[in-house]
Amino acid sequence: MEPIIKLKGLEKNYGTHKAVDGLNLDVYPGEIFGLLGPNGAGKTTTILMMLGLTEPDNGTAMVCGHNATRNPIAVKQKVGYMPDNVGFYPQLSALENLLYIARLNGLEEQGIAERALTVLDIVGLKDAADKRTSGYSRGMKQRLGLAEVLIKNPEVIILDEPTLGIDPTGVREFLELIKSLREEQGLTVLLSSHHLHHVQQVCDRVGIFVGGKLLAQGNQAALTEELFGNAGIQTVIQLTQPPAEPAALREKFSQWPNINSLNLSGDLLTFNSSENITPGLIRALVERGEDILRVTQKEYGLDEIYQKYFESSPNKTTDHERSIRNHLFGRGKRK
Ligand SMILES: Nc1ncnc2c1ncn2[C@@H]1O[C@H](COP(=O)(O)OP(=O)(O)OP(=O)(O)O)[C@@H](O)[C@H]1O
Repeated sequence: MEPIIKLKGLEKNYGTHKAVDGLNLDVYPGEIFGLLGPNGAGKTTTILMMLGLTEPDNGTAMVCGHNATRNPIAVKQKVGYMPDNVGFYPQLSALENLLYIARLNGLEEQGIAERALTVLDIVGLKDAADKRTSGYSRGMKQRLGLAEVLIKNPEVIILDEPTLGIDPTGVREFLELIKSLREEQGLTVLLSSHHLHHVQQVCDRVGIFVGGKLLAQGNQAALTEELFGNAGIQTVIQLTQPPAEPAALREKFSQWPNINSLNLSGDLLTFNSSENITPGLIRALVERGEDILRVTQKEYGLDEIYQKYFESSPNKTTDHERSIRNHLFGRGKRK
């Protein structure tokens, strides 16, 4: 299957700052793809290049078979874009706002009101169609933003931070709506977010975008594998006392092929491994005469990495990749 969005070597510089740095990405028809990354990662810049609203310094963005830079109008006809700051005329009702946008998009007058009501129904705003948008909640505004995107019957919708500022129930409902649009209308959806949980709920595949680069992409399982590689499991063993011969212990375990890193600190032994080696570790330690006080095992997930590296230090994007690799792959196992 041919990708409906194909980004190849896409690059955008603002002065000396590389906002997007050699991005390659394929999104396939009917897919929900999540561009996940902290603030400033380059998500919006990438989206603007896909829409032909910003020109890349290098590379190409092909969307629905058109080069977005050379033929932005053709792309605009097939792609609906919801920016992160949707705005409406507050004194107009939702229906009036929607009709205004429909006309701006060149929709034919005949049947336009019916189409607007259908779309408002799809996004769950039919009952509030005549209400002024000044009284709309943030969640309702997002739905209306989606209605504005849908009214022109796009093939692809691109949503920039669509869940920003919505309460948890609103987020869940909004994401369900996106999912049903894909299922019922076969839409391709690309959404950007810095909330892993939101993206995880709905996306078939996710690209983790940091410092203008795509760190990894794939479904949840593939991503965890790619990001954590062979270091997915951590086993911490506490002995009743520090080992009698720590050097010999280190020597022994450094020969185990699936141990990626080992840290000995007093009575605490920490192993990062590719597989679940906890039972074998316990056996080996007991055979060496060590007394085990406590064993804990932790399996890293995508959640873990995101919390730790993206959400806690959103401004240190350039250090993220290094941090992840150093932390997770210890002795440079990462390709
Ligand atoms: N017009 C501009 N001029 C100069 N720098 C810019 C411009 N637009 C974006 N940048 C910078 O490029 C980098 C990427 O910004 P971008 O908005 O694409 O990131 P983002 O991942 O969408 O984050 P956010 O969610 O905060 O918008 C940031 O460092 C930003 O400050």
